[in-house]
Order: sequence, then C-alpha cells, then structure tokens
Amino acid sequence: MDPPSPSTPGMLLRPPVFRGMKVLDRSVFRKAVDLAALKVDPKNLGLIRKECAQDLLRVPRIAPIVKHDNGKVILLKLGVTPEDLSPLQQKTKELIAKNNAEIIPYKFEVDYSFWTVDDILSSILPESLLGETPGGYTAVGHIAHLNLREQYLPYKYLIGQVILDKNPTLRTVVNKLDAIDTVYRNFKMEVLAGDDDFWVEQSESGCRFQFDFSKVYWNTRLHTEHDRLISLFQRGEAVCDVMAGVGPFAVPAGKNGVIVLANDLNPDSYKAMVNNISLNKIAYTKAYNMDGRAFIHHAAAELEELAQGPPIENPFKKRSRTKPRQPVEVVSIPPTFQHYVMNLPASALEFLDAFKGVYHTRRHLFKPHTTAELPMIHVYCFTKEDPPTQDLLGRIKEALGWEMKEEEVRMHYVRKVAPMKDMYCCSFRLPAEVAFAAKDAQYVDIVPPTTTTTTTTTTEQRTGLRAESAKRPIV
Ligand SMILES: C[S@@+](CC[C@H](N)C(=O)[O-])C[C@H]1O[C@@H](n2cnc3c(N)ncnc32)[C@H](O)[C@@H]1O
Repeated sequence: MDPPSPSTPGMLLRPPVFRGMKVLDRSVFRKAVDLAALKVDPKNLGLIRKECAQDLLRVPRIAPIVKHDNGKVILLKLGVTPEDLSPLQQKTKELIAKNNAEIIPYKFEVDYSFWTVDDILSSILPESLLGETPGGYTAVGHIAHLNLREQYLPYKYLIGQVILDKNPTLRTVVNKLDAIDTVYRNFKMEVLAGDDDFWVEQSESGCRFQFDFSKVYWNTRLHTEHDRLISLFQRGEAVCDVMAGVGPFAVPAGKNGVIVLANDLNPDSYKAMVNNISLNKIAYTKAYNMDGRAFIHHAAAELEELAQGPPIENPFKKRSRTKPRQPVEVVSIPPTFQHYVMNLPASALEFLDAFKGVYHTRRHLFKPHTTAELPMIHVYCFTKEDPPTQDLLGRIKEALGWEMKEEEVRMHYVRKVAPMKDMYCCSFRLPAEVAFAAKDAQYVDIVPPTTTTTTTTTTEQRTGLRAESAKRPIV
C-alpha cells in the first residue's frame, strides 16, 4: 500500500520528516497548516462548540477555540476548507447558516515546541528503527535514564536532547552503560544531554532521599514493594535491613516508629543513608557499613545491648500546640528483631547461612521464656523457574542448612526483570533449629570496611539510639 499523501488530513499535523538527522536542528520543525475557521458571535461560541463537536478540530494539544484578530474563532476539522464544506455534517451547515457564521481561512502555525518526543523522533530516525519508542525513560530526581538498544546508539545524543527539551522537570539525560555492577548494583552511565550532575533528590514512601545515582543502587520500580514490606512492620518492632542501600525500607520504617538497624557494604550508600536519616529527622534508624553476613551477627548483639539502655525519645516529633501536655514520643527497644530484610536478589539467598547460630547465646530472649517469637526473614531473589517453588525451596535449604516446608515459605512475586527472569520475596520464620544452633567458626564477624558514625545533629545526644551509638563506636 502507498504511504498516505501529505495532503491526507491525518498527515497534516505530523512534523516534517528529516530522516538521518544526527545533530538536532530545531528550526526545521516549523510548520504551517491551512485550516478553516468559523467566525461567530462570541455569545454563540459555546453553543456551536457543543452542537458541532463532531466537526471541530480534534487534535491532541490544540484547543478548537483560538484567538483571532480581537476575537475568537472555532477551528474546523482537518479536510474542511472555506471553499469546500462538504465534509461537515448537515446539522453543522444549518447552524452556520442560521447564525450567519463566516468561514475564514486560518493558518495554524506550529514549531519545535509543539511536537512530542515521539513525533520528533519518528520524523528523524530511520524507518527501520520506528518499531520501538526509544524516548521511554525512567526518572530518578532530575535524571532521566535510558537503556538504549545498540541500533539507537548513533542517535543517542539527539534522543537525549529531545527528551530533555520536552520535560521541564529534567536536567540530565543519561544512558546506562554495560551491565550492573556485581557488588554495589549501581550502573555506569553516560550523559547524553544536560548537566553532568548525578546528585539527585527523590521522594518515596513519604520521605526524601538524596544520593549520587551513579554510585549507589536505586530502583524507582521497587516503590510498591518497599511500601508492601514497610506496611508489615509495626511501631516498636525492630527490623534488621541487611542490604539497605540508601534506605528506602529503613528510613520510612523509622519514620513510622520502627527501630531499624540498617546496613550497606557500599560506603556511598551508607553515607547517603546517614544523610537521609538526618534529612527526614528519623530518630529510630541507625546506619552501618559492613558486610551483610557479619552484620547479621553484629546487629543481634547490638540490638540486645541497645535494649538494655533507655527507650528512644523522638525529639523530632512535633508537639501539638493545642495539647501542650502531650508526652514526648518514646519507643522502647526490643532485644530481638521481628524482621530481617535482605534485598540483594542476585545473591541474598546465599547469605542465609549467616543465620546459623545467630541466637545461640540468646535463647533466653525468646519463647517460652518471653513472649518474643523468632524473626521473619524477607529475602529477595531471582529465579528462572516457573513455578519457582522447588527452585527457591532448594536454594533456601542449601544456604540455611535446613529444609523449609512449602507451606512455611511465602513466595511473593515482585516483578519481571527479564523475559525469563522473575524477582521474588521469600518470607519465612527463622527456624529455631537454625537460630539456636551452635555457631560455626565460619560465622565469626568480619572486620567492617569502615567504622560506623551517626548523623550529626544537635539533638543527637537526646535520642536513645544515637546516644548509645555515640558512646560506643562500632569496630
Ligand atoms: C539491590 S540493592 C537494594 C538496596 C535497597 N535495599 C533497595 O531496596 O533499594 C542491594 C544492595 O546490597 C548492597 N550489598 C552488596 N553486597 C553486600 C554485602 N555483602 N553486604 C551488605 N550489602 C551489600 C549493595 O551495595 C546494594 O546497595
């Protein structure tokens, strides 16, 4: 079939075609389109707009009533000219006659600012590349990040510039390079357009997060999953976030009055998390920078010790002016964790071996001696199996050294990360046989790469958790 001729109504409001352009020339996107317009008594504008809706110009981003001379006119649909009214409905023609409406030629002029990203890219890219939409991106703060396929790379700067031009909230457009870093899970990226500035601010779960997007892991698509898990944590419970990143679980949970000991191996994630704790005025979350396996043991000891201190006062909680006698918000620290979070899907299952003997010397803290139950483990993983049950149960058994029954593990589907690869969150209660087992030599703590510091705020000494940590630097 022949392509539609440029005079076909549908083609009139498409940008001019400049296939093969590699350096953006915005000036070529000017276009004038000849339309017909109705000049009517201003008091009849609304009536005609309503009665003749089918015959008015219906093109996205163009309102059919426009200013003309000192008044307003109504634009008629594409294909109608002052000389040829035949495309109009009979009802419209009658209304025009009845209202003595004048039909005038109207030159509708558009330029680069009118067209969408897809309009422009589809007039620039070779036809062979038009099947996909390379203009799709994910925004993190002021950065749009693309994952351009190889065939689009010769046009990458142009694609980046068009996206930047068309999205006023963006300042930088980057393309992800190579695969993800295997340890810290961050991407190398190339700036395609805009500022060479990777320091972003992003909101999630009612909190603000600041970080260098080129140095740490952040995935906007995990928002719902972060919220799901956070909603399981109760105020006054203790959560151990073993691979916490910049704090998308730890900071909002802390804001809800959950005591969180949160760790990340990446020093840049750790520093950002410390800053985010302070930025959001969180009294209940404390950041650490060590290997996750070591942290599982370290945190159990640390929490038990913290629990022996005073409850945490929240100096940031605003007091009500109308209720001046409201008590200061206080949360007691439980001696054991109610939840562990392990979001490092590529290898977190392998870290389960660290739970062997984690409460060997702390049996007295749990039932039947107290009301405390053993903690829930929420461990993220990837699988290529569908259904995933046997694969995940097998890998849990291998790492934990204990066979979990199918009904003891909740496998929550999180998202598809590749055509044959799914992300799951496995939640199960830590078995007593594992938690209280004798500790193997291999579980001796590893010296962390850096020591822990706490956020520096003037209120630091007033918060139980921070006051404790200020007294006892972790080595
Ligand atoms: C997939 S990210 C998840 C971060 C965060 N929990 C989230 O949901 O956005 C995994 C994190 O694990 C950290 N990590 C990698 N190896 C680690 C280890 N051995 N111990 C602790 N953290 C580790 C990485 O630096 C990264 O921030």
